[in-house]
Amino acid sequence: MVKEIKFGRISRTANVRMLNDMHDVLYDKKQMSIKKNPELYYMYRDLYKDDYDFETIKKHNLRYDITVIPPKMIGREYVKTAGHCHPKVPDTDVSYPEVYQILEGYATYLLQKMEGGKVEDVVVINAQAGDYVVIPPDYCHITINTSDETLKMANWVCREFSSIYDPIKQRSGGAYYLLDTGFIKNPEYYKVPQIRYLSPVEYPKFGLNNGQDMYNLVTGIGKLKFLTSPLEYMDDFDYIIGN
Ligand SMILES: O=P(O)(O)OC[C@H]1O[C@](O)(CO)[C@@H](O)[C@@H]1O
Repeated sequence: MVKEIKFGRISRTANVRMLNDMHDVLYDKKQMSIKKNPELYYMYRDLYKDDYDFETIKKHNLRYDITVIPPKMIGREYVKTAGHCHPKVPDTDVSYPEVYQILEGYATYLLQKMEGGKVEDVVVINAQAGDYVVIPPDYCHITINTSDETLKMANWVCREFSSIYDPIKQRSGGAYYLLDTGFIKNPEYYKVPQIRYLSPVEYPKFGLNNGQDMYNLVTGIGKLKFLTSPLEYMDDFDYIIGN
């Protein structure tokens, strides 16, 4: 797999997530005893096409990343990201949101809202090239590639925080695993709601329309304020997540 991408005038080498990095979150941990440690996915963080864009992106406290996930089965489970949550925005009780766009291939997003260790809501969104998926505040999330094509996805997110992995790691993964036979509940969770299936969104107020390349929001970056000041947009997030 090519670990370097060219983006505008910038070349970037990937951070690679390996099978060994995923030990705690896999359905079938026996896969870890296999001596090989294959590469699972490639993260190209903090991309920009030129210095002018970078200044704009930085000024608005944002970051644009691309993630590439080739197809793979890990035992009976489809390849997935490790899964993470976001911290609360300082001086508020809501965590940072995020927005993804599929650039190539197909993705299944599993979103779970956690409150004091309890899962209150589980949402699954199936998406394909051009689609946008908004991760509202307080939803931890995992991306799964169930197709036989390489998934390439982009995200915009606030650049001021680091993701939190422990809530998913400590429970051996998300509330559900996606296996060749479909979703099954993760027994490490005590009570888990049934999955709600939602569709990807078009949301012009956030600049998410017509499947347009989300990177181009760099020229209308004010639309992405929902990522850094989510408290001002709670009604929009409720609408998007169907509450
Ligand atoms: O393995 P992780 O940290 O969950 O990341 C998967 C992708 O999600 C992001 O962290 C954005 O949420 C990307 O930077 C990364 O490529």
